[in-house]
Amino acid sequence: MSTYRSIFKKDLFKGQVILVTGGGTGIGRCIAHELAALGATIIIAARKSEPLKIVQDEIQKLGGICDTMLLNIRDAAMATQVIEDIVAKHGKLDGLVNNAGGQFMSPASQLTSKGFSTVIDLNLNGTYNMCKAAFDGYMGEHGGQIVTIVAETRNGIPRAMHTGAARAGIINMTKTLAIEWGPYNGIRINCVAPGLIISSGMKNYHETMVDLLAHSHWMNPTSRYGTESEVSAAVAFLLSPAASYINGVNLEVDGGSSLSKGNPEGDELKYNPEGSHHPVYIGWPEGADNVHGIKHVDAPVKINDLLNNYKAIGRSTVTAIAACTLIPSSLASPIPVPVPSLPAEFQELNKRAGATVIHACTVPNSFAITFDDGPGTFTNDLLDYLYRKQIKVTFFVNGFNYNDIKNPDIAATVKRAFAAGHQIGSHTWSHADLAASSTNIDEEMTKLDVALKELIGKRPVYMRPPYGNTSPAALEYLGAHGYKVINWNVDTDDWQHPSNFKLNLQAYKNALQRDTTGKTFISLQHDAEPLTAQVFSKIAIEYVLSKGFNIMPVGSCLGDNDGWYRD
Ligand SMILES: CCCCCCCCC/C=C/C(=O)SCCNC(=O)CCNC(=O)[C@H](O)C(C)(C)COP(=O)(O)OP(=O)(O)OC[C@H]1O[C@@H](n2cnc3c(N)ncnc32)[C@H](O)[C@@H]1OP(=O)(O)O
Ligand SMILES: NC(=O)C1=CN([C@@H]2O[C@H](COP(=O)(O)OP(=O)(O)OC[C@H]3O[C@@H](n4cnc5c(N)ncnc54)[C@H](OP(=O)(O)O)[C@@H]3O)[C@@H](O)[C@H]2O)C=CC1
Repeated sequence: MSTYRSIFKKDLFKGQVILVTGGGTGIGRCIAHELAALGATIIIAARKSEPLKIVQDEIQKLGGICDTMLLNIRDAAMATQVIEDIVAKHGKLDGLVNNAGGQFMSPASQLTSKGFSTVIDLNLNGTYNMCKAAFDGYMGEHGGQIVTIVAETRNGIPRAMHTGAARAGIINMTKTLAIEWGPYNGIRINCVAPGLIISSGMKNYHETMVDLLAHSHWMNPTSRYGTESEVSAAVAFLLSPAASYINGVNLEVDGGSSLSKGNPEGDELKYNPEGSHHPVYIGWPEGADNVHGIKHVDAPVKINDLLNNYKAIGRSTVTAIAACTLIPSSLASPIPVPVPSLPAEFQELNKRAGATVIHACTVPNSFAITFDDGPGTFTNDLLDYLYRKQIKVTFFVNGFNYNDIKNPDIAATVKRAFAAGHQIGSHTWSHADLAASSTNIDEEMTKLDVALKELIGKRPVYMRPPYGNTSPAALEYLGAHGYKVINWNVDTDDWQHPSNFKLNLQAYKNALQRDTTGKTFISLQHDAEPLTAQVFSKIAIEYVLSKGFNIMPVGSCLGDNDGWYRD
């Protein structure tokens, strides 16, 4: 197995002894791997022995040197003892990476004094304990490098005031220590402040918080989570001689989110414009599986796989992270994905004319409500509501986008929608842009058809091209393969304002407050958006009904009640 693929010079830390606290999981584990791959003797220390042993085993198998020690950084005596043990056993301590830390989420108004003290104690006092022990036990006499992982705190941390205060305290402590300890044989002490990083740490949070964090991508110019490797690379740099004149800084590794003045409803700041490219760095070699089930793979091409494995942890809402991490379509799987071969009955390749794009209905007074990108985590709530109202709509589903259609819960939602009489249409396997020359249209359509055939026993005739994009070649393919291509004439843009349904509703108002004589409508929203599934679509439906329109699936609004599927 190849070792961690650091971008730094091999042997950069050869002969050095470096302690990484919290090195048995997530970011700390990644740092331990990278520094070991660069030649350091790594000591990883934390409260639980099992993750430490697993990571030690991983590093040793890759040819690195790794020792483990039990440590609670909140315990000053234990911190002192660990440093003493390292110096006794390994002869020195060149580097200390204070990575251990964390918090729980809570609005400040609901924090108890004990909860506040716990998080301050863990992060601020714990980091102080480690710095003091390292200084007293070795570095004061011999020098050394210290890097502390804090968190991006520039504008405070809503719902984590305690950690924001602790980390800000560490950043300031670091500046003072840089001044006071710099003269001691060139001790350098710096911080690295990660923004949101896809790591094991996310497992500490309730699913609603993970969803909330996932929906904060609008704050970030890169519109994605960072990787552990991107944090680790900053740590390696600050520990290295390349940073020998850098002391007392806090290096933000956050994609620029701390600078953001983004507004989720603002039009002028559209982060991640369609097709933009935000390169990702992942140093993990292929096959280096993480103890948490996250498989770190070659970046950027297989970030889909990484998220798939993250989902395998079993928390369905973690899939929402995909919304942040996957958006750059240019990153999606250049590595060819094997397409299941088509059953014989699918292979009706009798040439038909190129498809035309449909934007409105033909049945008078009809209003087709369509949902894209699902099923989402809350699509079942929407289905409950639609059942109560006895209204049928169209779901243009993906195979792997926000969710994986092979996930049993998601598969059950598709089956439920189909059984309830809603129309299931195709929105391609991975939400690929069919107008892009790099997209394999046949693979995108066929892979989802095969999955839907397995689930509902039929393949859809109706499809919606992602982003509404088509090209002459795409229309030729879709027409030749018997698909009906449906776009819309009411676009709610709900994905742009996921927390403000009033803005979404404006699109309906713009359409229906004017003279609607002789007009019909097809509206677009996304059931993968929690607010749309749970709140907005209900308000929209009530509004459409109040205007006297008949709501129906797209097929019906085109006068087609039995041509929605083929076998
Ligand atoms: C847009 C948004 C941007 C939000 C931006 C978010 C920040 C940036 C993202 C950061 C991501 C990460 O850091 S990811 C890394 C996350 N990893 C970690 O947090 C790992 C380390 N965490 C921990 O060890 C624990 O969570 C922590 C509570 C901090 C310490 O655990 P302890 O066992 O020492 O403490 P406990 O005994 O459990 O709890 C002590 C007290 O703390 C309080 N307490 C503990 N858990 C609590 C909880 N869930 N809710 C309320 N209060 C709680 C109670 O008062 C407890 O007392 P009793 O009532 O008497 O029990
Ligand atoms: N992931 C993210 O988005 C961000 C993470 N961070 C910070 O990065 C660091 C690593 O986080 P991440 O890898 O994501 O999360 P993890 O929860 O996986 O890492 C936290 C690590 O700290 C160790 N730890 C916690 N408390 C103590 C303690 N009292 N003494 C010794 N070790 C302790 C844990 O091990 P054990 O439980 O065995 O002690 C664990 O290995 C943390 O400081 C985190 O707050 C900051 C900003 C964003």
